[in-house]
Order: sequence, then structure tokens, then C-alpha cells
Amino acid sequence: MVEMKEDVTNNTKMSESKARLAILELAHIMSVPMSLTTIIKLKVAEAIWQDGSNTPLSAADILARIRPHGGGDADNLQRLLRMLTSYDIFDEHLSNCGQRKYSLTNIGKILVDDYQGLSCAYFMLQHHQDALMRAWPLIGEAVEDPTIQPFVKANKEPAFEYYSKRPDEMNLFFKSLSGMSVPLMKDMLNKYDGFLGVETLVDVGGSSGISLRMIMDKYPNVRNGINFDFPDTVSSAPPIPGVTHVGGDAFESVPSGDAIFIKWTIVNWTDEECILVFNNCYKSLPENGKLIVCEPVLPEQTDESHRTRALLGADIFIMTMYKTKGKHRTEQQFKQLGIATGFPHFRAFYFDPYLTLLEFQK
Ligand SMILES: C[S@@+](CC[C@H](N)C(=O)[O-])C[C@H]1O[C@@H](n2cnc3c(N)ncnc32)[C@H](O)[C@@H]1O
Ligand SMILES: O=C(O)c1cccnc1
Repeated sequence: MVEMKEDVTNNTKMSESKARLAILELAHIMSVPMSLTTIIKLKVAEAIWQDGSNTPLSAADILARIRPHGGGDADNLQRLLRMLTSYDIFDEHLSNCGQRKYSLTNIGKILVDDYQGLSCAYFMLQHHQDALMRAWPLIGEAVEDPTIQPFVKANKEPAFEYYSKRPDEMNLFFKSLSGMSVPLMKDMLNKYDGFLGVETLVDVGGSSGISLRMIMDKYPNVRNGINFDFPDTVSSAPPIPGVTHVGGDAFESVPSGDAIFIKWTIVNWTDEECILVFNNCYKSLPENGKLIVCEPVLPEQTDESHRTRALLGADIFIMTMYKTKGKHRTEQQFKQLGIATGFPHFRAFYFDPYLTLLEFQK
């Protein structure tokens, strides 16, 4: 009996120390995005990658590459590299004499620009711009009163208005989403053939039009692409052969096409706004026409997996930056949206851990 009591006390002590450790980790979680954005701004991944060599380098070697005229503190750079190694950005090579060298892991590699000047680094940079950082401390406002938008309170205007008045911000926003979208779209187009037989495809919230370009490259049967977005956004979109950029508001109407595509945009809309847009899509589609949606889909169960954390973390990001009642939704919630707007056929296709294809057919 006594033994058992000691056991319970030991277990409690053990779990309390683990609990404290968890809080200590969370209390300093900010060091992760702040160090990572610093590493990106310093172009450390490019310095190591060197066109594919990925040779392990010491902090001093890296500094010599990113500061060819000298300067900088190798010790402090090594502290960032070491911490980010624990988040699997770098591989650390520790020699017998205690020297540390760093190469890129698979995560580190996707921070290096590709031939189009795109990478996943821009998503990190865009998400930690000063204007967005100003909104984070105001997140509680969304709980107290959801009519108060934290980003608006911090910056006096909604995020998309803020970006569209600042060409550098708008360009970073394009690069942020394109850097994530291009590899993801490639993957999707290899696994999904739902664009076969479509001649005119409308991309609602198509932003720069890069997704349409990729769909049309893979499916030449799509001869007319309509990139539909707010007028301020399409006015800075680049020309793409076969694509017409159309400015407008999907809450009012959506251009007609054989099929409609919406990617990574519904998250920014309230349930009422989703109903408006789905109704407008229904009106613009022919009989049996398809609405092809590609959005984050939340699991029903909450767990501690990277997937669930990435999806729930981004749900809070949307609430804070774009719309307090915009949100990530479950498959069931999407299915209900389709039923409420007259789409009797629904199919979910899990091609990626983050974005899911959802087909709604008339
Ligand atoms: C997060 S971006 C997604 C861009 C692109 N679909 C992608 O996956 O990279 C959302 C886009 O939807 C546009 N958008 C949001 N609400 C809209 C509306 N009511 N009418 C037209 N475009 C809208 C925004 O301007 C923005 O370009
Ligand atoms: O992460 C973003 O910036 C994002 C994602 C979806 C929709 N709007 C913004």
C-alpha cells in the first residue's frame, strides 16, 4: 500500500515537471518564428545550398558567405542555427573537437528560391510582417466582441486594403501564397483529373492567376481561363496567355463557366458569405456543372499531430488577420454548405495533408 502511494506521488511529480517543461517550451515558442524569419532574411539557406551542394558549414563559414565584407557575430548565428536544428530546419554535424556545422534538411531546402524565384520562405516572411505582428496582441478582442477585427484595430484598415495600397506588401502576399501553391498545385494536378472536359474555367479569388496557368498547362482542354478577384488585386496580376483577368466581388456575382474553381479563399468568408458565393456559383454553372473547391479541411477529432496543429493554428491566424468569423471548416460543414445551396453531389479528395479537394456538382 505504502509502495503504491509513493508510486503515485512520483508519477505526479514526474507529470508536474513535464507539465512545467511544456509551459517553458510554449513560453519561448516565439523564438522559433522570429529566428526563422531572421535566418530567411539573412539568406542562410541559400548560403548553405549553393546550387545543390548542401555542404555542412559552420556559422563562421555561413557568415563569410552572407557578409563577404566582414561583420556579424558567428556565435549568435550559431545559437539560432542550433535552436532551429531542434525544429528540423537544419541537420547539425558535431565533430569530435566540438565544432558544429549545419546543412539543410528537407524542411530547410524548401526555403531556397526555385528557378521562378519562389519558395516557402515568403509565407513565413509575409506572416510576420510588422502590420500582422501588431494585430497578434489584440486577438482577445475577437473573443470579447467579434465585430472588432484585430488587424483593423491595429492598422486602421482591413488587411487586403492595406496590402493593395502598398505594392511591396501586395507582391509579398502574391509570393507567399504562390510559393506554397505551386508545388501543391503540381501535386494536385498529378492526382486529380476533374478538369478534363472543361473549356471555360473560372477561378474565384484567383489572385495572380498562377493556379489557372498551371491548370491550363496541364489540361489544354481548358481554353478560356477567367481569373476573378477584386479589381485592386487583378489590376496588379501579370498577363497570362488564355486568361482574362476580371475584377469584381463574388458576393455580388460570379462570371459564368463550365466549372468554377475556388482555392484557399473560402477560409476568409463567414458562413453567410459562403452561402452567398455558393448561390452565385450555382447560378453561373450549367446543368451538372462542377464547383471545385480546394481548401483546408479540419479533422473532427482534435489531436496533437502536426497536421491538426497547422490547421488549427492557421484558423486563429484567419480570425486575427482577415475576418473574426472567417474560419477553417470540417468536411461535414462543407457538405452542409453544398446541400444548403442546391448542390446534391459532394465528394472529398484528400490529396494533401493541408488542403483538400471538395467537389460540388449540380
Ligand atoms: C488567400 S487568397 C487565395 C489566392 C489563390 N486562390 C491561391 O490559392 O493562392 C484569397 C483571394 O480571394 C480574393 N477574394 C476574397 N474575397 C473575394 C470576393 N468577395 N470577391 C472576389 N475575390 C475575393 C482575395 O482578394 C484574394 O486574392
Ligand atoms: O495564410 C494566409 O495568408 C492565407 C491563407 C488563406 C487565405 N488567406 C490568407
